[in-house]
Amino acid sequence: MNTVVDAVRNSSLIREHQHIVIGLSGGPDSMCLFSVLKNLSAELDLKLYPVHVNHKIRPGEAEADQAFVERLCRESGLDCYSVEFDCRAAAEARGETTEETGRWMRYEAFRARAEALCEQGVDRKDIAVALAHNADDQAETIMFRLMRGTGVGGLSGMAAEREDEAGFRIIRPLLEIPKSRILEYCREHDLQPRTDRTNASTEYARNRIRLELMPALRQYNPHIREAILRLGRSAAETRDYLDTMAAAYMKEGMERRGETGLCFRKDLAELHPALRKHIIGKALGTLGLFQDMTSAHYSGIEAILRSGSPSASADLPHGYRACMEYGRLVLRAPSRAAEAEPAHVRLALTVLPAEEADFPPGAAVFDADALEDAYGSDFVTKITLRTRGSGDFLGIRGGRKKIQDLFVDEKIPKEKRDRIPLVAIGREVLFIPRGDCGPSRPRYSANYALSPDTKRVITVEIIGIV
Ligand SMILES: Nc1ncnc2c1ncn2[C@@H]1O[C@H](COP(=O)(O)OP(=O)(O)OP(=O)(O)O)[C@@H](O)[C@H]1O
Repeated sequence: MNTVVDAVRNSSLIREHQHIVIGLSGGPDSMCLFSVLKNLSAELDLKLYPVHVNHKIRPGEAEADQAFVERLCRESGLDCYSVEFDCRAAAEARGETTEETGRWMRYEAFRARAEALCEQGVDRKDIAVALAHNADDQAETIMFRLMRGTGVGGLSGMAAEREDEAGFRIIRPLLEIPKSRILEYCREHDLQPRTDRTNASTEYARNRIRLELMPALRQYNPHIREAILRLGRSAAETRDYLDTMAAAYMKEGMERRGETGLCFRKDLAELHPALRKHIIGKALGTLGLFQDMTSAHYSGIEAILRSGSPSASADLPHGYRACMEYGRLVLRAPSRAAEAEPAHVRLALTVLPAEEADFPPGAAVFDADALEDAYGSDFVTKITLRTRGSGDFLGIRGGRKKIQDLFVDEKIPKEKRDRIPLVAIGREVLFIPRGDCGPSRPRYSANYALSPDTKRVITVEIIGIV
């Protein structure tokens, strides 16, 4: 009785008549998976398509690995799809680690092979991409995420099965199987896998977890791997439950607001915090912000929800802002002008009691209550960063000045006028920073200037303007 083959057969990940693209590095895990799938292929009518990626990181050895895998495939009567690329150069060019570049490059190669099958007429849903991650990899992944900082989703570890963006199933049939069992299988079947020297290098964070942290933790609990995997399974259940609840809420309780972002129902603040945070996380995912969110961003959103104040707002990644509009949380997209500016230019607004306000250099400050009187309690949400428009004016002592006239007086060339960032509320300009193409000195609206009676101050900062 072969426990590894049985475990894979019983895992429900391998379906009959499937076309399986397999990532075959030549190491013990993928050699074991390849052997197991070959064993099952007649019984389950599987078609296998091995893919090997040569990352060119270990000159000589990498070529030997590639030749080994290609020979093995030939001997098995299968074509090997080999991809060679200079991982180190690509990582440098992209400012990534070689691990990151290697990972997405591999996924690209697997997907390219799967797409080629589709072009040959294979139905997309009959194709799976099989990776050979094992139970030890899973425990290390959970520890890695735990240390980096994560939530219930990250603690769940890698999914045994998921669909990628192109609609292919990614499966990990060995995910429940310990490394020791895989090595045993390789010995029993005389597979003679290749060894990757870089696996022993503590230069890589993942290797340090495997070689240093896990052995240290085993001294506290010899069954630490199982304990971590149980935590992962339990987190996955909690995540699945929250996913279901969040999906139901988002159908009814959240609206897309054209290009301006997302708006939630008023009852969001009353939900259990665990569900609320999950919903907000999912919503941020739909805006493409999830990856760049930090715990400070989440705390900012929670704080404005708690305050309920229309003047409260919190910065989010990529120039998005969270604010309250009529008791509803709104995640607002950056204004068009801000989008037209380099990506790092964004508006930061802070409302604080006068005695707590600070005055960062280059920022503008106004009397928040005076603005509220003029534009209503949700005045903060109306403030935008944009370029000029017709009818724009700046409040000056004793009247108003057209922005058009101001630019003429300043002798700003016509071709530059549409590139000057302005902070405005409606047609009224509050602040024009000094800048390369802007006026020689900053301009501030005189209508909301601070006075000895100012109780609340709004600080307006354009981050990223030099
Ligand atoms: N050079 C390679 N060529 C083809 N497939 C590979 C190669 N390296 C890894 N794989 C496949 O990817 C699986 C995972 O490998 P590895 O743990 O090195 O990658 P990873 O994607 O960086 O994983 P992690 O998610 O743990 O960071 C392997 O089991 C194998 O199936």
